[in-house]
Amino acid sequence: MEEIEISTISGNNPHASVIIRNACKRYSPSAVILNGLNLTVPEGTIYGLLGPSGCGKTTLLNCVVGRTYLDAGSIQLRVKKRSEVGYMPQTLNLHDQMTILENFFFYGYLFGMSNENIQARAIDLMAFLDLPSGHRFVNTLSGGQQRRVSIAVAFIHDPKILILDEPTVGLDPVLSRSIWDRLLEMTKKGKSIIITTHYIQEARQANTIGLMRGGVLLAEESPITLMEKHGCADLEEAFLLLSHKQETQSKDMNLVYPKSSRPVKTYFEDDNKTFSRKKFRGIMYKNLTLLKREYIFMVFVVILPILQTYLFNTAIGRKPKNLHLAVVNDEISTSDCSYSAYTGCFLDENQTVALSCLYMEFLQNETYTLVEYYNDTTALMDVRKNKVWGLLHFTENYTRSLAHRVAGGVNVNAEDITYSNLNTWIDLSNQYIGNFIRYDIVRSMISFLKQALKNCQENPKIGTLPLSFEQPIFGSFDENFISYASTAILCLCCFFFPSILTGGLVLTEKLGGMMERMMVAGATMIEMMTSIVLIQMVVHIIQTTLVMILMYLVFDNPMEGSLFTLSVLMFITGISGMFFGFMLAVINTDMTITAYSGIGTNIVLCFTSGLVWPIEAEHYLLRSVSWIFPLTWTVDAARGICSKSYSFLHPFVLRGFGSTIAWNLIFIYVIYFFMKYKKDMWNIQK
Ligand SMILES: Nc1ncnc2c1ncn2[C@@H]1O[C@H](COP(=O)(O)OP(=O)(O)OP(=O)(O)O)[C@@H](O)[C@H]1O
Repeated sequence: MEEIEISTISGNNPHASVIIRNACKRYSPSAVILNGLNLTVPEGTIYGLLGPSGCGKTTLLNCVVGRTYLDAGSIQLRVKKRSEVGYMPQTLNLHDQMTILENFFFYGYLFGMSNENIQARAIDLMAFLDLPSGHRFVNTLSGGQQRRVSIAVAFIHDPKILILDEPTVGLDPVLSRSIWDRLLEMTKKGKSIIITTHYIQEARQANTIGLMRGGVLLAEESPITLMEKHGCADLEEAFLLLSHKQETQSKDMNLVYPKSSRPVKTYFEDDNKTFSRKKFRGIMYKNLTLLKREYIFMVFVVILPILQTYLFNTAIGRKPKNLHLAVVNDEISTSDCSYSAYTGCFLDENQTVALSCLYMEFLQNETYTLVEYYNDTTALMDVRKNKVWGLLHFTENYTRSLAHRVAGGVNVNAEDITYSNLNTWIDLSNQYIGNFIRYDIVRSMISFLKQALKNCQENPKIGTLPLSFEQPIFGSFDENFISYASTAILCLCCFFFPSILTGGLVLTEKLGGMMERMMVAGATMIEMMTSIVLIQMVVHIIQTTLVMILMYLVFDNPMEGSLFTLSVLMFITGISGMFFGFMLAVINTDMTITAYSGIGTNIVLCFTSGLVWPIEAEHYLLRSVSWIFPLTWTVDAARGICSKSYSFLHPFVLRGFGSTIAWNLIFIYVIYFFMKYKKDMWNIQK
């Protein structure tokens, strides 16, 4: 069988800029993309990588720039630093909410360039690539213009090696021609360029052509040599011929995919440096520029926390108003009750007062509107029709019987017991309103009896249950649901907002491929995380301050302890929210799933943090594990600080701080774990 001589270029070329040997890469056992591929790019040349769609050109380039990893083989670059490589991915991966110039400055900073240098390069590139005004936003440009911006970003730092994945797709022939001319000009200055293209004729201008198919190179020669060697008139014919030869040959080949020991990564010297001030400045510049553009983000930052706290305080925990209650009063017509201060003694047989009026006076306030009915049947019918919430029925001899019941003590007769009873029927289908009505009926009865007995110069305690509630140790008698839930709402705000903001920011950049392009340009995870955490901290402080001002100054919720201790706890809670959002963005590759997991987690936290209902009332199985959830002990500690004035050293508060810090560490560990073991997690296949 005729042997195919693949390359006269490879070998130990001392002037090669890129040398790839035995490159193997697969995405799954059945999806082998590179299968022992060898490639050599001589210095100062253009290398045109050709091959059918899906043959693995992009995968190979991704491995060269370190976007993804080889399973086996080696990649050697003649350059040492990331800033010596310019990379243009197939998808644009640009920040399209930034202007052309802002993108140039951002990448320029990442490559350590000065303002003047970036400015000078920008003017040159904009003229060469025929770009519109540098102040145009990338998302307002045409597809071709965006592609040219992407080329310019790869060129901005005048790198020694350029890796361009289909740069001329969608460009007009005149512009493509000028790009090729520029590339040829660059090779004269010693630059090496790898370019992929589907336009085979265009590739004739390359110094070397690599024909890729089936995970290997079929040939690697200059275009002329390639055609002459195979007796073909054009490159297309040569490619078809070689493909055919490979097909016949591969039947006899029995390639064994090597067992990968550990992933092979292109190594750059600056990969060891986890933090550089210059790159950090670039990342901060980009993040702050994006923030300026994000109006919705500003809504999240300022308006949403205010709105949420305001709505919470105005919608929840207050007493209902204007509840209609039916009254059937057989003792006196309600309209005849004078509702003036009643001073006579009902125990006095000569008094003709109707005590039912006094009771109604106690009950009647802004919560209740009493509606007079003349019989129970009509009133109960209206309860069923939802016109009134319940019925109070006073008997004909209510006052007299009550007087006999109080005066008679244990000797009172059964008839007086029956007639002195206030009968009530309440709609309890709405638990909150039903409970309000029940509580107020009892409270009014106790107050009214006390008043009536006081008027008789009797001890008012005769009319109450034999128990008394002394001054509360913590809290007050008019404590309501808001006081109980305000700390939980504060903790949830502090956790929720940073988590969705961070998750959203990181995932947008991850899915848009910007994260990867930045990493290829040398940005490290530490630099990116530091920048996000710093910005989010400022945002978090603004949000928490606004929420606390509303909660404790405007709405006067209980705040007995140290505001400082509470603020520190909320600050750490916000940081754990940030890391949680970051973790979601690292794990997920889908915006919808991330949104669901973020919102879902927050709903779970709502239920398990004691916001809606006390933890003490949870099912015992849930209760035994609910302390594990991120906010359970935090809310407990915050509640202790706010309503019980617990100091930092109180075990409850220490426990809250401990749990919040532990959750921070857990989230950081999961992020670290994913980034360590899923090396190409930022490489999103579009
Ligand atoms: N992250 C990934 N996970 C799984 N499969 C992938 C991934 N990235 C690429 N592939 C698959 O690997 C194969 C090679 O893809 P690649 O993008 O490298 O081809 P290509 O030669 O650049 O194609 P084109 O010319 O169309 O851009 C394709 O079948 C693609 O679906």
